[in-house]
Amino acid sequence: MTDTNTDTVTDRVEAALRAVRDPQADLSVFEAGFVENVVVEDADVTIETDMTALDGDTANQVVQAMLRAVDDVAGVEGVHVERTTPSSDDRASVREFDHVIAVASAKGGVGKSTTATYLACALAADDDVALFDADIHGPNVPELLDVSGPVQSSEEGDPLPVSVGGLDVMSVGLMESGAPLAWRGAMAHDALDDLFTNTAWRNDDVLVIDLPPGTGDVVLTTLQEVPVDGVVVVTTPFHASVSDTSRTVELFRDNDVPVLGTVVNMAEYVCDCCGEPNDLFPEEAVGDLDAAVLAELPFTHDLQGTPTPGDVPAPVADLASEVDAAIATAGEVDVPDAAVDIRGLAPEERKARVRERFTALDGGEPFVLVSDRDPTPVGNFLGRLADAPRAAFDPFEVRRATPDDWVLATIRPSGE
Ligand SMILES: Nc1ncnc2c1ncn2[C@@H]1O[C@H](COP(=O)(O)OP(=O)(O)OP(=O)(O)O)[C@@H](O)[C@H]1O
Repeated sequence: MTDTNTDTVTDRVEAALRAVRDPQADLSVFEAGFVENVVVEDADVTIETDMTALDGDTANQVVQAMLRAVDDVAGVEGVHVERTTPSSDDRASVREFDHVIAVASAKGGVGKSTTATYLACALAADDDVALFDADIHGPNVPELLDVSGPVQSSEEGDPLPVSVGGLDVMSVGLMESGAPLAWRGAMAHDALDDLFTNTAWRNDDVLVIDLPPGTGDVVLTTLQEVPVDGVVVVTTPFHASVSDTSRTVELFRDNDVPVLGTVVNMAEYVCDCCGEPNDLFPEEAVGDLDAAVLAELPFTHDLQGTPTPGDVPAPVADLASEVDAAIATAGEVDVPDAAVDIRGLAPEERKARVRERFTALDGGEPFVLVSDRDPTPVGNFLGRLADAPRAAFDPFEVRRATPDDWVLATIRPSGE
């Protein structure tokens, strides 16, 4: 009997998983129906799960608990969890978009809806674009585009977006009742989720989502459940707004939401009388931003009217080009030359590649891994290779660089 006997490992893995509970129902993850299959290949374990019944945070907690439980099983060298989520399987309509761009802000009133709406109109010059107003507490998009409800239904009974010059628009503000403004928390999320999931979009190139301000539950859950290519964060150049925005950017990154960059809105005002540009806020604040500046939009009456899809003021057209460029590279990871890239490799090859490159390092040398799975469990494998406890890896940073790529950066422990 050895640890690599797959039957034995499978039994032990299943026993370890039975100890992981559904925090909401006090059932084991098997009884709760979260585990669909456990595959053991050599010493690599894949847990196939369906946690669509759980909210994003609880599902993440359960995944982490399963990873920890299985990671400690004798004979297991690697473990990962494959999740069936609404974002990956059930949202056929949303999945049909080539690109999904969210527009967010740390605070209200900085011009997020203006930016989202003008950006959608700018992108509509070349693409079939949809705009979803998820700003549940202040759905301004209908007003900005001068459209109103009620929303019509398709033959299947799904809400049809309103078409504005070829741009598909859906907003809680288009629903007949005034209820959305009073929605809160889970209720707000469920209502939005229904509208978002069921809308029968006609356009399918680009979807722009106008998020509510801040980083509350609705924002983070929406971003985790929707396959966004990236978020554009809007700020004014005022120093308090810039520092809030930097924290927001960090929070998005911590939650694995790729940040395409920031829009500095109301950057300057050009005097109507003399044509002289004036800064509205002290300029140096922008230097503190922790993300690329995609565009600086002036304070101008041109951005206060009703935008026309496909025909926007020059600064917004420039912003759309920057966003296009950022999206094109958001799907690529900047892999450092020295990194070990195991994306697309079979389990055995992955381990062999990691072992070969890691064991060639001296203590104190950096190790960077690029993977198409969350590489957190690789830490234990590295620990065994270095004959060092997992805690000896400091730093040990895992970053989700794109929805499909993770980067692990650590240093081989010196091992004294
Ligand atoms: N660059 C700009 N030039 C002139 N006016 C602007 C500009 N950006 C925004 N505004 C004006 O500022 C006000 C607030 O803008 P907007 O509604 O887009 O902000 P918001 O961040 O989406 O606000 P909320 O948090 O309330 O949704 C609006 O009256 C809008 O017309």
